[in-house]
Amino acid sequence: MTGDRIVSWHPDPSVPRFTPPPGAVDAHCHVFGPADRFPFSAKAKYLPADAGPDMLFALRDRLGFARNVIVQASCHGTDNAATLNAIAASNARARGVAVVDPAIGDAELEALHDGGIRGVRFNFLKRLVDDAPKDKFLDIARRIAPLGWHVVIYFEADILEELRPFLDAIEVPVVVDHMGRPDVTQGPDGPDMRAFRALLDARDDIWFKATCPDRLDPAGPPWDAFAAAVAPLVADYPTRVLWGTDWPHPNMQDAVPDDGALVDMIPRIAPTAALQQALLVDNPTRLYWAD
Ligand SMILES: O=C(O)/C=C(\CC(=O)C(=O)O)C(=O)O
Repeated sequence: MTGDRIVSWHPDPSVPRFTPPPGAVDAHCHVFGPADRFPFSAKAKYLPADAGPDMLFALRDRLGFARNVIVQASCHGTDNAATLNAIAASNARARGVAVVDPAIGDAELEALHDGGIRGVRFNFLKRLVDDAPKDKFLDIARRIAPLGWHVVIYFEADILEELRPFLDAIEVPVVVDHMGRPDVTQGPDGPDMRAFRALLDARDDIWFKATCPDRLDPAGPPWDAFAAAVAPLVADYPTRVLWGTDWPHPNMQDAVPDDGALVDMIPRIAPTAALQQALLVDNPTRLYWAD
């Protein structure tokens, strides 16, 4: 069984040339297991090898980061125990985003808050989840409002227009994973980026993650199309952008990125110290360490 489990992360990431500012947050990463304590969901679409908190925190230190936001990965379904375990092991240096069953009780939501969760994720990728019930998601979004949480949403660019009424109906802040996966080869003014900018312009509480050159730029490192398409977006929306490694890079086993090279993308999309401070420290602190 273990032999069949997927390894999607670099065995020896380089130490980046770029030094993140003090307090920097890797605001999009995951943990897998360890599966003997935290089994994968029966509905998991991929079965990764263990990538637990010790590995995550070693990478954090190697890359020069101070904190993590751990996003519940689909392979763990709606059982957030592995994410909570990692947050608990972090010495207050991690917070998290959960995936919840629509039937979750208020007491359980409170317990997630006490465990460091500050948002819920709605995943619309058909290859990752069987269904994405918008009515139930809206109900969850209403119920998390008193906790001060936000919604993290993962979708691909081709369904952005279809999702607009749903997004408009969410009354808490919304964070869009990987900018809604635009085709970065279209350039900064291509149709996907224009549609995404229209979304950002519609509401000032929609945030995005300037993440995943490895997923979005088919040319591979040094991901020049990603840098060209994303730098203007960061420059134009500097107060609502986050950055993360996406470690352990679920489903990227055929093109495993070097995490050090991912960090070296930061000064290409956020070239000034002020932008880097906003991207890596001030913005994620506002969203995840407000209290
Ligand atoms: O982790 C990511 O950002 C992207 C993923 C995996 C994922 O979201 C999940 O398993 O929940 C992907 O595109 O396969």
